[in-house]
Amino acid sequence: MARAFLFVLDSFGVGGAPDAAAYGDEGADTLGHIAEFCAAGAGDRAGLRSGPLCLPNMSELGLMHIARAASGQFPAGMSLPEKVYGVYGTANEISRGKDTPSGHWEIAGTPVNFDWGYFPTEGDAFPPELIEALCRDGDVLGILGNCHASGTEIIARLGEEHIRTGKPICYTSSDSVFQVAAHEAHFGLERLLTFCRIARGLLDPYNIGRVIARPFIGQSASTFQRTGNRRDFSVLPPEPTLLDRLLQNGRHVHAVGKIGDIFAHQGISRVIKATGNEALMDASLSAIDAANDGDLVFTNFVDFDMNYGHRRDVPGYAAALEAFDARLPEVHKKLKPGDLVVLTADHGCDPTWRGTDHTRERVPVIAFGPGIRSRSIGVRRTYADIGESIARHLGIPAGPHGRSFL
Ligand SMILES: O=P(O)(O)O[C@H]1O[C@H](CO)[C@@H](O)[C@H]1O
Ligand SMILES: [Mn+2]
Ligand SMILES: [Mn+2]
Repeated sequence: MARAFLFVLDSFGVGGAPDAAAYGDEGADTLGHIAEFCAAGAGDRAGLRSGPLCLPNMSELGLMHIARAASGQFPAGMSLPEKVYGVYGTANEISRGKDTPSGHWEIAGTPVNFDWGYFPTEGDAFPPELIEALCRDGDVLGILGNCHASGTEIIARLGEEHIRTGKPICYTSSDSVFQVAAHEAHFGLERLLTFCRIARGLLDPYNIGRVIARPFIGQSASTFQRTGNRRDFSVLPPEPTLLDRLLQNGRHVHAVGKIGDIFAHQGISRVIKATGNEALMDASLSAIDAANDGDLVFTNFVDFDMNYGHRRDVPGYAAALEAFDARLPEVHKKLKPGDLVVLTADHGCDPTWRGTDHTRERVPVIAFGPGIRSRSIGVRRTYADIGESIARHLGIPAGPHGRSFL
């Protein structure tokens, strides 16, 4: 029996990327800075958490040693485990973008070796001919936004005008994204999704990686809230990924959370949607029960990035890490001989960093399961080594990128 469970902690970087300076991210370190802030008392929030960052289960799987290998030091204030029993290392990203699709596709053995299109940071973000086509084909009188923005900030600023005028809020970020925020009731969720599908078609010539629907509810700036009905419309990965290769070999890929959207629904046998890290863990545990010999369960834990990294919320990020860590024993209990669990991340999003965007960082690579011998696998050249290790574990032919560490 060989099965694999791949969990991506979205944005959980460990610093130390050799090319970070090229992204203005030299020194960014998601884990290291959260630990530092927590150790200094700056990670406390009444009713949520307090004190040094406490991740006993991931520490026993090698997280402290990963941090030191990636960025040169153990995270501040965290205790070292007596014994490490995981396979542990860190990986560099060779894809040029520090975005979610690039990170996930590279993890799945397919690095992105071309540049995405991006929108300008100064002046209007979107070209007038694009807006004209969007209004015509999308049947709206105009758009709001037309700039780089943080998603929560822009709905607070423009949400009321959106309700009044019916114009969707269109914005972007330092990622290759075109995001559309609209009210679920006033504009309508289905209408928003249709508008995003139309936008997806219009944005292909601009080489934009994703169109993202960001529905929200509430009646005023202070009560607007985004809902779990977010949808990502991605372009297809540039080459077949591990997921396609598994399907070609008669295996099943159980995609939990955003994974289906991130891979444009290619190479996916079953989509299991869930909102929030706790529900994503519940869904992953059920998917483990349902997985057959040779299958992959692939989950994206999005809260780290969306709710805490981009929001530059250190206590929130720390609490989410502690909650995830606390559920790992439930994963352990599910494991059968031949099972492999991999924990990793797709990029960084240091909540202490300037701005609200992702940060170029190395990611942790942790692998464990019955019969997996504990050892260090050092610094991997590419995230693709993760996909290749899973390919080898599941017994399918090797792909063209990356090398198995198993
Ligand atoms: O600020 P919000 O809307 O959460 O946007 C963030 O979410 C996008 C997709 O993950 C990123 O490109 C980033 O800009
Ligand atoms: Mn991501
Ligand atoms: Mn993000």
